[in-house]
Amino acid sequence: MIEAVGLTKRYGAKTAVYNLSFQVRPGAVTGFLGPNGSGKSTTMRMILGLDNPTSGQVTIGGFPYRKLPNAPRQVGALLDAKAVHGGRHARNHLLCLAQLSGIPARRVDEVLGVVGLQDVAKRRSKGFSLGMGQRLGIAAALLGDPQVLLFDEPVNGLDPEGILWVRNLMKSLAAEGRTVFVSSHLMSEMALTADHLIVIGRGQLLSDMSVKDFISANSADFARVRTPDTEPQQREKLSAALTEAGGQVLPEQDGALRVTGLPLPRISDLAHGADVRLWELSPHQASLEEAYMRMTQGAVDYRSTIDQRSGLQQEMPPGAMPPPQMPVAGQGQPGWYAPPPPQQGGQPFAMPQGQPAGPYGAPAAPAAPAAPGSTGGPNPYAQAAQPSAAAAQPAASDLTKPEDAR
Ligand SMILES: Nc1ncnc2c1ncn2[C@@H]1O[C@H](COP(=O)(O)OP(=O)(O)OP(=O)(O)O)[C@@H](O)[C@H]1O
Repeated sequence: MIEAVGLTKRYGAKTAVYNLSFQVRPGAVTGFLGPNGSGKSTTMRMILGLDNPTSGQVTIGGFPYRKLPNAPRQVGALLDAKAVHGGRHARNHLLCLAQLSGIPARRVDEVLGVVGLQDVAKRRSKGFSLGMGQRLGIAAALLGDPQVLLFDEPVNGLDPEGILWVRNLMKSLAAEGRTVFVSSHLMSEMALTADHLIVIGRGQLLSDMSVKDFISANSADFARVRTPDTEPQQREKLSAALTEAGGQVLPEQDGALRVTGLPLPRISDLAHGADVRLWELSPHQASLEEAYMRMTQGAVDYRSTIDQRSGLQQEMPPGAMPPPQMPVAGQGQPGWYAPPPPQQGGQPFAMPQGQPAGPYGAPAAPAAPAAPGSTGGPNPYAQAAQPSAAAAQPAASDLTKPEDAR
């Protein structure tokens, strides 16, 4: 297990990580998420003893990395796939690492096979594509057959087949009881790979919970209900019955109703009781990407001046009443981000593209919980969020380039 307690790192005036406390448990893939510059790599470097905390501590199996007996056999990491002597053959690179850690040479050939680089083992790594470099970095992490693995952006540069391979590798390592801690900006991939999430923003803990709970806590689940298009009075009747029963009802652009605050079986019973036929009754749960954007939007350092997240806030249709701000059990949090109503003939739940901001102001990002016994000094982030820098950054989901097989 990895355990951080009150971890803080300052570089001069810059606080990269502040009072971070979390545990990464064995037997699960734990995703490590946060916007650019939020302190993920700094945290990983401190876990691996490559940087000293300014205050607080982080241990692996109860020991700081540098005090771990035979650390390379216990902990494997991919931090920067480019940190390789490019003039060396891939196999020689791994062989050097193995010799330094007392790992037998046959293990080098094993891991080359595991990552699929056996055919290019005698090629110099400076000729490797981004994806091949990532595979070599993963091979190095696996070399000591460690119980604890850290991967910083392991799918960066991998093609879809490579991404699938990494996903299955992470899951199987965790299924073997290992501790797997992995950072990524690819939310769709994290949703498929991780069991648990640790989310940071501006160096502080924003969330530490299962993927399922994270999505549920940071998005509004809702039901779509559709009555026969030919009978508008049925829609009105149902809308009245649902509202009377405590639901919040919004019209969708395609004529359906978006209902929050009532579970699906109750909606079905109310429709039956009102003698209204249904053409559709479907649940919608937000994606991890939607929930993540919702949670971190107050903790982003770098944002394009043309930010599509201005469209993430749901726009209320004319005349519709805003839902009350009380969370409803099992229904997410009303008023939090939910996808916009579908466009006519379009993908019902596609992400919005550059829509105008809705009439509701986006709620501020949840305050980071203050860790008891904090030793990190005054909170440098107590001020309101800085205005976004105008620097355009690549979209989070665009960070993977296709692997070029050279
Ligand atoms: N050696 C250093 N000296 C000064 N500042 C640093 C140093 N290393 C990191 N920082 C700063 O600390 C902050 C956190 O950086 P870090 O690389 O840990 O973020 P990250 O979450 O890994 O970002 P990304 O997702 O872009 O990789 C950034 O503002 C960064 O500029």
